Amino acid sequence: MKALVLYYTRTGTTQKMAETISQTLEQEGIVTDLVEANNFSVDKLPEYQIIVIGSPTYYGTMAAEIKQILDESVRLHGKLDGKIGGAFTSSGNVAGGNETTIWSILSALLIHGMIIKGVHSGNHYGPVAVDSFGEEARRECVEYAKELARLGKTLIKEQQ
Ligand SMILES: Cc1cc2nc3c(=O)[nH]c(=O)nc-3n(C[C@H](O)[C@H](O)[C@H](O)COP(=O)(O)O)c2cc1C
Repeated sequence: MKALVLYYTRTGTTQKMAETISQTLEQEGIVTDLVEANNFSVDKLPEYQIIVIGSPTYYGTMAAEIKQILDESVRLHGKLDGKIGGAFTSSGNVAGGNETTIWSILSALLIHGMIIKGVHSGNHYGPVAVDSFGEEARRECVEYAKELARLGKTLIKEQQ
């Protein structure tokens, strides 16, 4: 089982989230590639069983660099079905559109037929860092990655 943590960042906060999620997945025994959006080729997506995507919140939605990858992923439509997906974001404001940003990413992953894990405590749709990468955001990223790893070990095993 292999995981991808794909992210875009301008000022580093989303990158810190991505690094924490990636490190935690590795600690959970899952080989993980951490890749910045500009260095990613969409054709690699089918290699991964867990795909986690992070973007800064830009006007209440994902950054164009992430949207471009998701739009290009149409040529893989049907090939990502049954994989595990997740999303995270960083925003300037508490209610600055971080939830809609995560939803915009998750919506694309759901349309691909992917399986999404919700979060019963904390931020329910995925980790959010407001303003900077603080202790709460770090904890959320760690817990989220552990949940995805747990789900991966259960579901992907059943699929094989
Ligand atoms: C073009 C642009 C649009 C933004 N739009 C929003 C927004 O709608 N809501 C918000 O809370 N923050 C907004 N921000 C702030 C970023 O989401 C925030 O600074 C984020 O932490 C940046 O992530 P990064 O450090 O990974 O680049 C915007 C920033 C930029 C540059």
